Amino acid sequence: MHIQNNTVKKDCHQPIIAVNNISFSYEQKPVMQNVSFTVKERDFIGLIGSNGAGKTTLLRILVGLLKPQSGQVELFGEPIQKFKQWEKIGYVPQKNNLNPLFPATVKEVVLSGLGKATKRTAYNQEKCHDALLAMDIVDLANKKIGELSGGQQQRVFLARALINNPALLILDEPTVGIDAETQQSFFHMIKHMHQHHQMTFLMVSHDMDMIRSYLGDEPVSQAGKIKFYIRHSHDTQNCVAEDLAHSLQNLRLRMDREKEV
Ligand SMILES: Nc1ncnc2c1ncn2[C@@H]1O[C@H](COP(=O)(O)OP(=O)(O)OP(=O)(O)O)[C@@H](O)[C@H]1O
Repeated sequence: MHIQNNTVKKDCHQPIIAVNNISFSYEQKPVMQNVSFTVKERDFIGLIGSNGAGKTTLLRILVGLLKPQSGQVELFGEPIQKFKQWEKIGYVPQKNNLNPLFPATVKEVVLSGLGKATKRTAYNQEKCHDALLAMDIVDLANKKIGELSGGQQQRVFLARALINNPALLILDEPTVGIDAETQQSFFHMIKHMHQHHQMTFLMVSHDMDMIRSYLGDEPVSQAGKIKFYIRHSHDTQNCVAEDLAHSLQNLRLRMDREKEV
């Protein structure tokens, strides 16, 4: 009889986004052709590219808002057409075209990030408070969102994306319109989440200083006009060591399985 080894650590290098050969055009205007890349669990990926390079288009494809004319996208190992676990993904778009008369309060907008589970339980209220605290907007909790400045609204949408504790956070120029001090604390927070909370990030940014300081000077790859800067959550040495451990464990398991046959 084979005894399942439950002590085997889950491989932390699983692809959670796999893009294979996608091409996209707006009517007759091609934006990307044959783009392929993989995002692995606990990567932090910075997407850099000039205006119009297709960064926002790419993110919109990844969250299912646009459909590529060819190629495949897989999320958490499933074809995007079948993928249903959207609560695993937090997405903050570049612009929220908010109607100033939109009646919801900041708290309600942040709670709506929980999707169906927006009931006012003490637990959800606490999660909401934590997200508001993280973005330093506790004092705005009961204000109408339409009455806030652009930068304040952006913080609210970031808090909304964080409340679900997503496995993957997709951010499209998240700090545009936010003052320098809040930008600093925001980057500090996402770096911390990346290193200690096992969160994976895909972030479009024009902030080369932030990208370089955290993800290094050179892009790891390029697709069309979009450059990918990448850092895994543990440093390379540990990563290699873990890789080795994983592959040896997998080898052991495979050998055990072969013995059974
Ligand atoms: N809805 C649309 N209809 C037609 N063309 C579009 C549409 N949205 C974007 N485009 C065009 O597609 C190209 C890529 O746009 P996209 O917004 O993806 O670029 P980007 O890299 O995010 O740019 P930026 O850095 O300015 O945000 C641009 O040339 C843009 O004009």
